[in-house]
Amino acid sequence: MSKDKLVIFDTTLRDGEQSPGASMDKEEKLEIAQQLEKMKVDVIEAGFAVASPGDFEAVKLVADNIKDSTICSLSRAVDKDIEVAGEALKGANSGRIHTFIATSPLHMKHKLQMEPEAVIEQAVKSVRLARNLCEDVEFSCEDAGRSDLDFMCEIVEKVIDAGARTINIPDTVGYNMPEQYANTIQQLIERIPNSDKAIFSVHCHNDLGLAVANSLAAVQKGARQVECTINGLGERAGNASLEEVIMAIKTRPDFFDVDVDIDTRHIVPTSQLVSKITGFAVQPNKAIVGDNAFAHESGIHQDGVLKNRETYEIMRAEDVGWANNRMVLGKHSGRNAFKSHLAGLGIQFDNNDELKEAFVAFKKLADQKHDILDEDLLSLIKR
Ligand SMILES: CC(=O)SCCNC(=O)CCNC(=O)[C@H](O)C(C)(C)COP(=O)(O)OP(=O)(O)OC[C@H]1O[C@@H](n2cnc3c(N)ncnc32)[C@H](O)[C@@H]1OP(=O)(O)O
Ligand SMILES: CC(C)C(=O)C(=O)O
Repeated sequence: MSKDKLVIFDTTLRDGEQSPGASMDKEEKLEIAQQLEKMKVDVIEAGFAVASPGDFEAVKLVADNIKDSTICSLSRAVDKDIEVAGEALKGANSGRIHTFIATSPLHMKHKLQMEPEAVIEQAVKSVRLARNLCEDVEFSCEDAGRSDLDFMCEIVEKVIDAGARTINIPDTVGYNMPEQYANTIQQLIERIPNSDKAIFSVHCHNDLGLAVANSLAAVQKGARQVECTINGLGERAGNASLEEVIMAIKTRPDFFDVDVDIDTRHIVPTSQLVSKITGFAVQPNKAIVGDNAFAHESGIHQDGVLKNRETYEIMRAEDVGWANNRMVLGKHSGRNAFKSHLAGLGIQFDNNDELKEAFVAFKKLADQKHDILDEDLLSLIKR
């Protein structure tokens, strides 16, 4: 039986850009969008067109130039925002207006200072206006993670009737636990009478380090779009990381009944491009795209990987765009990796005693020096 498609919605250029210090100009956004298009990302949220003249130009430039992915602009549930988004997206092959309004009691009372009934009215009016400008409209219940379920059922049913075809349920402040969030998605899909007319989407923040876990738990309960960012960039502690979501789905086809169209070989180059443009370094131990994600320094692991990579690797480095996995020699390394590394440098040992002697000298050096370079090894062997 063929699996459902999971829509990958990348918001590096919108929510990712909301990381303090990560602003991008229009050429930088286009360069990243081109890389996302190569990766076959389904939807690229290029910005928030009304935010500034520069962001309007950026959304427009991306919409005019990217032809294989849907291009999206965010807008509040405000006429002007929606009209400006529609204008910026005019040149898109496939454009989407994404409009949102907060639905939690806290946000409605203190931030919007609106009664719940007025929020519903505003949402419906906004979706209708967006549909007049664009076929493809997404609606988000901001702070859904702290919203009342009955209220969300009511507003979502009405915005689907008004023409929204993607319903996004963001855990805006990263407050939810995986089981709880997945249950919300399941309940919405089961209880809303017209839920079959829309794709349910998730958008999770990482304030408690649960953005990817929450997104994946929701996919198990019927979500069919995940909003995510390269390197997990995003407001505060960031969004669900695109590379982690995708590789979880790809690595565990036995667990997930969805598949993605992504060309995973572009993941690492895209991560490096985003890091270079934003100036946000990727931590070495970051899953998939960190420098150490496919590196081994411990002797027992190196020995296992030399015999069969699957002993310590659940994915292939090459499948996500690394040239290869890496063996790093250090104080935890063993004889097998040492010998194999030196063989790669053209050095063979005549007998076991020679190997043993060189290995003892290497361990002494490794106790003193953090990074062992090939030059260190060559001078050690010479001595
Ligand atoms: C969870 C998220 O990531 S939401 C997206 C967050 N991203 C951004 O805010 C980046 C872009 N934002 C901006 O450039 C600006 O905030 C703008 C252009 C949207 C608005 O700027 P301003 O008009 O100066 O308003 P300001 O930002 O000070 O306040 C927001 C106003 O929008 C209202 N508002 C907030 N969200 C919504 C919404 N979804 N729908 C309607 N109104 C909303 C607020 O209640 C507030 O209204 P008030 O001015 O009557 O008090
Ligand atoms: C506007 C929505 C999609 C959002 O970014 C959030 O709630 O975090």
